[in-house]
Amino acid sequence: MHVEQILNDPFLNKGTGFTQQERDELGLNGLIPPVVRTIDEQATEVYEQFAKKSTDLEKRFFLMEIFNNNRILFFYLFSRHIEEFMPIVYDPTIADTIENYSHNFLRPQNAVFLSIDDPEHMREALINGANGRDIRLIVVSDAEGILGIGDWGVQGVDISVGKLMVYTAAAGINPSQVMPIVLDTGTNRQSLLDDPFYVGNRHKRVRGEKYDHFIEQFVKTVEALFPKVYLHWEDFGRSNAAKILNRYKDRITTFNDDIQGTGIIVLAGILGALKISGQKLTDQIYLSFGAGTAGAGITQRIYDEMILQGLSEQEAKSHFYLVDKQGLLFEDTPGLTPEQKPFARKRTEFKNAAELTNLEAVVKAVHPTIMVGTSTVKGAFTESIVNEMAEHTARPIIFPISNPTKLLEANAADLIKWTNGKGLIATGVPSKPVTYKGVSYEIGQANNALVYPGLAAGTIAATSRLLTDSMISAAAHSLGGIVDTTKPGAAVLPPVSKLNAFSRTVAISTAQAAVNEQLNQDPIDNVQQAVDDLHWEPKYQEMKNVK
Ligand SMILES: NC(=O)c1ccc[n+]([C@@H]2O[C@H](COP(=O)([O-])OP(=O)(O)OC[C@H]3O[C@@H](n4cnc5c(N)ncnc54)[C@H](O)[C@@H]3O)[C@@H](O)[C@H]2O)c1
Ligand SMILES: O=C(O)C[C@H](O)C(=O)O
Ligand SMILES: [Mn+2]
Repeated sequence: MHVEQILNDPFLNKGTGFTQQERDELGLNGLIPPVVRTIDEQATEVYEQFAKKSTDLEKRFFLMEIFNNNRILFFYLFSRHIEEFMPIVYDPTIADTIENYSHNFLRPQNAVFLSIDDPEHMREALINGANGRDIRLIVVSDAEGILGIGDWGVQGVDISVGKLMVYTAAAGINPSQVMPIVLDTGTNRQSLLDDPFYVGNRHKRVRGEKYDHFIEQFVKTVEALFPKVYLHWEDFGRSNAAKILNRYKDRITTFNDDIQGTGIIVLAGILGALKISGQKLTDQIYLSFGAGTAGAGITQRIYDEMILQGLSEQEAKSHFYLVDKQGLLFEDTPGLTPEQKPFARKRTEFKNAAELTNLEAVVKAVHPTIMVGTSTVKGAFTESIVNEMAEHTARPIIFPISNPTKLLEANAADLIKWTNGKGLIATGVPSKPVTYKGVSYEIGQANNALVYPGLAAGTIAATSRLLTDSMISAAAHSLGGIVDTTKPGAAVLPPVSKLNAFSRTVAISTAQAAVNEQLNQDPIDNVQQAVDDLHWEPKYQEMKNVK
């Protein structure tokens, strides 16, 4: 291998971290400054440069430079500053980089770009992307529903890159075994179609048979090339996300983050909140504001949990109310999605059914005890709505989890104030602690990033054939167990600063559930050992004879 290739390969390059012996053997003398640094010294120096950047976007670009140059150093740094780096590497700053991707484009960051206009090259593109690596984890997006900011075409590739960064930092997934992918199936965002800098396919989204066929070709090709892969779907549009998951979930090891990941984290947050309030889940009235991919996915997860806790299907259903653009969803509401239908209500249940067309009217009519926002409607949880809710329940559970920050249904400080400190709050983006009447309230982050790394690590470590509901349920319960509910103002979810530790807990529970279901393809004697063996550490390995 040529020396330039070593220095340009982020999986091999160590910069000043090459030892003198390596420099002699690899022919690197003179190509890097003479100083030899440990990874810790490098990280200290780089962190100092990072700290000088004034905006989050500048910070992200700086970190991406490290990512592009030296992946081990990047992950060493990330794992040491996980709480500080998460909002920069990932949500919410990632939303800005996605919106401006074409204008800032420099390097593809080892992502693979698959075009619906060029299905003939799909196999070759995936082989090129892997470059001989043993790919075990893929995050793929067609970017129709990026966070709450909608359709960003090929620019959504950054969500695949960003989610995978979190996988490694949180759960030690080997970064040389992952592949971020974007499926460029067009975009309906006119400003992108009109933008001369746009780097994607310049046409409207392809739908119907051709799209479905492209997805099928993708799944088949991935399975053939990477038979042990765990396939994560991210930010597909409402009309495709659940359809794709339902088509493949019993065939391959696959996961939809917005449906399943979000379901787990919200259930875990609710279990944490109920631990604080000392209440039972089966006594709660659940209102989903925004019943799209995430809203319906969460509803299904909470419903399944109510069934597990002993309710009949009919009883359990009576605890749920879905509110979307049309207002409260009734059986006869036009345009119901297949996921909304089971939870639609009968008009005859209400005297004023015709008036239940907005959130406030619905809250007045049904008195929810839990309200989760996945609507993308900024400020939708107003003071009067929250007051109304708080009048009928002692400890209202309110999770505005639309992302990014500009789309929050309410901010944590307002919710604490409006509920007089009684609200049990979590937000999708990180929120600072709120001080109110002398108590400091920690705000949990109900973001699927708290669970998807551990979930995949456990599934992969167990060599599980599938990702099943009982594995998902085990993951949700394992998180709930970690919350410290004794302190006044305690958070409903564990803090992001402990992401490494609880990702391991999630991984072990998930792997154990897979083994219990006999889904493991290889024999597993010790689940904990299997999880720990999979864990990759950002450490330099001695390099010899690469030439
Ligand atoms: N915190 C997390 O982990 C997490 C996970 C997934 C999604 N989300 C967030 O949830 C939001 C929704 O994501 P999604 O993937 O479900 O998108 P989606 O498009 O599938 O769903 C959004 C739903 O909100 C509805 N909606 C839009 N305007 C509305 C209004 N005025 N009143 C009521 N409902 C309205 C839409 O009709 C749709 O059903 C996004 O902001 C996303 O960032 C958060
Ligand atoms: O990406 C996130 O921050 C969470 C979630 O998957 C989302 O779509 O908002
Ligand atoms: Mn998402």
